[in-house]
Amino acid sequence: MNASAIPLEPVDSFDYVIFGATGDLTMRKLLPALYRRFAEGQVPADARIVGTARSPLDDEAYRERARVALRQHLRPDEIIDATLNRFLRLVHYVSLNGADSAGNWDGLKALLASNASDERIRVFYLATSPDLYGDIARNVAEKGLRSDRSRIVLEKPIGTDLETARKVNDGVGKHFPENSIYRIDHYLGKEAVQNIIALRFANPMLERMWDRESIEYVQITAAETVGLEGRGGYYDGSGALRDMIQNHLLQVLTVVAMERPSSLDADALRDEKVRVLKSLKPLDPRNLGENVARGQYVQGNTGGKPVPAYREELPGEAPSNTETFVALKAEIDNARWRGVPFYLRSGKRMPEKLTEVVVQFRAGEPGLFGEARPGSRLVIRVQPNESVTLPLFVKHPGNGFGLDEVDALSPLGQPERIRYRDSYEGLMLDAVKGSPALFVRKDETEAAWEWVTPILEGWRNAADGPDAYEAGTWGPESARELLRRSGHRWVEDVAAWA
Ligand SMILES: NC(=O)C1=CN([C@@H]2O[C@H](COP(=O)(O)OP(=O)(O)OC[C@H]3O[C@@H](n4cnc5c(N)ncnc54)[C@H](OP(=O)(O)O)[C@@H]3O)[C@@H](O)[C@H]2O)C=CC1
Ligand SMILES: O=C1O[C@H](COP(=O)(O)O)[C@@H](O)[C@H](O)[C@H]1O
Repeated sequence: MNASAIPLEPVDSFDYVIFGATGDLTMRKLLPALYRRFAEGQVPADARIVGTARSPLDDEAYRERARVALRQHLRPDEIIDATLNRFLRLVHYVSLNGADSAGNWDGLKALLASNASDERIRVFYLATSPDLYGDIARNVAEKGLRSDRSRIVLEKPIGTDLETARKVNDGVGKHFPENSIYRIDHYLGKEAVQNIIALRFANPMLERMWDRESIEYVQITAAETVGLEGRGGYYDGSGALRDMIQNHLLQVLTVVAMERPSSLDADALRDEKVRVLKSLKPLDPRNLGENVARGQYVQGNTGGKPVPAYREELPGEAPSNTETFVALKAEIDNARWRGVPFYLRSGKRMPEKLTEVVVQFRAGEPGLFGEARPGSRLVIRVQPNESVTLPLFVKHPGNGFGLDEVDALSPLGQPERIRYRDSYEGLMLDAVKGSPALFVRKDETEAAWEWVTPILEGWRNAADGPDAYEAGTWGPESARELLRRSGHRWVEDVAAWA
């Protein structure tokens, strides 16, 4: 990352109250995000960051934990001792069981009251297990901590299926109006995902070609090389479908597929995104094999190192049917997209860390240059090395009409113009600013769960489990078969056979 060339406007004074402040997410993502924005001058000097969790710590002990975590998770060149010390002076801690109305709410209230004004923004960030969200929201409201300028941020996962998602949403919704509830999906915070909106709607050429007439299929891949990373307890109860597809990949799909919104306002964008989710053709739980493949990694190699099987990484000896890989074919049943497959896949222990959207345009007519030219393939690389490439055929220099393929457009941004920031930075500050455009609305979450729930149901009733794939490969054969049936191939297979 480069030093930013785009100055960030300071936001209004705020108190950021984090529930789950001793947890992994806070230490690895939330505190580093706030530190970076403080170092860039966006966080005012009188802001406060109030950590809460049950662990009995005082301000100093918590600041020390935060200091260690920041040193561990920031790059060395980001840490300036004087800045770090000034930042830590903004940090406080209240030991509190957020789910218990008899907890130390007076302590939190007294701290917040010590610098209260009608203007001051309060953000309550819930980074605990989601089954506590309803209770925490109730306590915050009933203890009189909610102000007119309060928002509540909810970490994923919002539930584990449609029913539990509704429970979480309704539990929080009883105490906070929907326009103050900010559901985080950190993929929406990624610069390259937001750029899809610009790419589609600021380029009339692409906008006119963005439909079933011109596009043959779309592939959206989020591949990771990592395995469980010590999160086995959570992941084994979740799996790739809930962990990545229901939220991140479906969100990317909505941005790729939505109609032109009437404005860039939060609700205009989210209205269009939810329309896409509601137009997804329902899958039949009794016949999932047609559209869905799932896998679980066995021993193999990633990054040149041997890695154990998923079951060996899990604590305990119990067998597990949890999928670490999913590939599926989604169809959007509307006039723009009818008949165009959207292939989504995500997996752990893949050959590389890569998130990418591939838009395959239809092949041309045969004749002038021999056989029909293959359709162009627009590749939007979300991470790493964000870029957009659109290869074009041009004439090979010299006599005759031989063709060369050249990249017409790349990379996405000039590094000196844009500093790609961790997605949590922008999203956490958007919550302060009261900008919900990049957060997920209740109906979006529920529509996504509605579409995904039949897959969970089908798997629950299936006689077989996930297919095995070797760690360090692109998933099981069934994922390739899924595309082969429609005469398509995953992008790496096309590259390998070209
Ligand atoms: N870690 C990650 O990378 C990601 C995590 N998430 C989600 O974020 C949430 C937190 O994850 P993570 O940080 O990994 O989890 P951890 O288990 O590391 O942390 C949980 C936190 O919640 C606190 N806590 C538990 N019960 C209570 C309670 N009753 N009242 C107040 N605080 C409580 C714990 O502290 P104490 O025991 O002291 O109370 C701890 O600070 C989860 O929903 C997770 O799925 C989402 C995306 C990524
Ligand atoms: O939400 C999650 O995302 C990460 C992947 O995020 P990325 O920004 O690194 O692509 C994933 O590892 C984790 O399992 C999941 O909970």
